[in-house]
Amino acid sequence: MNPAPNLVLVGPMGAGKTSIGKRLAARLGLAFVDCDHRLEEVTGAPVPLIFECEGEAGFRARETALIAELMRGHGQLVATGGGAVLAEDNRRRLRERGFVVHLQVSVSQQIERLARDRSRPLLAFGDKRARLESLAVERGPIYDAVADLAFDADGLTVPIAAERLGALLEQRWQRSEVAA
Ligand SMILES: Nc1ncnc2c1ncn2[C@@H]1O[C@H](COP(=O)(O)OP(=O)(O)O)[C@@H](O)[C@H]1O
Ligand SMILES: O=C(O)C1=C[C@@H](OP(=O)(O)O)[C@@H](O)[C@H](O)C1
Ligand SMILES: [Mg+2]
Repeated sequence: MNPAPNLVLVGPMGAGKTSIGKRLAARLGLAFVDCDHRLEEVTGAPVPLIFECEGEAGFRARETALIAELMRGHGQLVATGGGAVLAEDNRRRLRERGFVVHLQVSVSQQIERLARDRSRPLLAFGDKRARLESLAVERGPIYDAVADLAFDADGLTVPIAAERLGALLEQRWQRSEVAA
């Protein structure tokens, strides 16, 4: 049990952090914040353009600053981007003030969901399956290490996944109202 004032979703691209997160936030009465969408609002640029102009390092710096700011708040469901857990500072902040859920998904399911996607620069070039498999090897252990709970939404629709995860969290997440 990790009593925490926020709920955080981590996991690979296409796991459903954004779409399940939005429904789950409504179900649990939390403010929904998607890190990528927030960065797009702040910069006025879509994620691929941020990568193009500032490189992945520039995007990661913005992501880290945003996570630091968000995790000072409470009562939020924060849907992170798939690479947010790479930085140690982010992991520490997410855990300090968040109950962290790892949304799991198989590579085959990711490919189905992201087949026509153009919004993820890390999948823009080369073989998608090979890229997703290597990211899974690299990041899988990090998601596991940072998470308080793992949830496999493979084969579940977005509303059903949100409903089941919500019910599980009512038992597992002790929500604390502490301000920073
Ligand atoms: N459980 C699910 N069942 C069916 N489609 C899903 C599911 N979760 C996500 N999707 C679809 O997959 C795509 C990527 O989902 P998204 O929520 O953006 O994932 P993430 O934020 O983890 O990258 C979207 O088109 C979304 O509608
Ligand atoms: O895995 C990653 O490194 C990324 C995942 C994306 O978010 P989603 O996981 O919501 O697709 C987005 O932050 C960016 O394209 C980088
Ligand atoms: Mg997302």
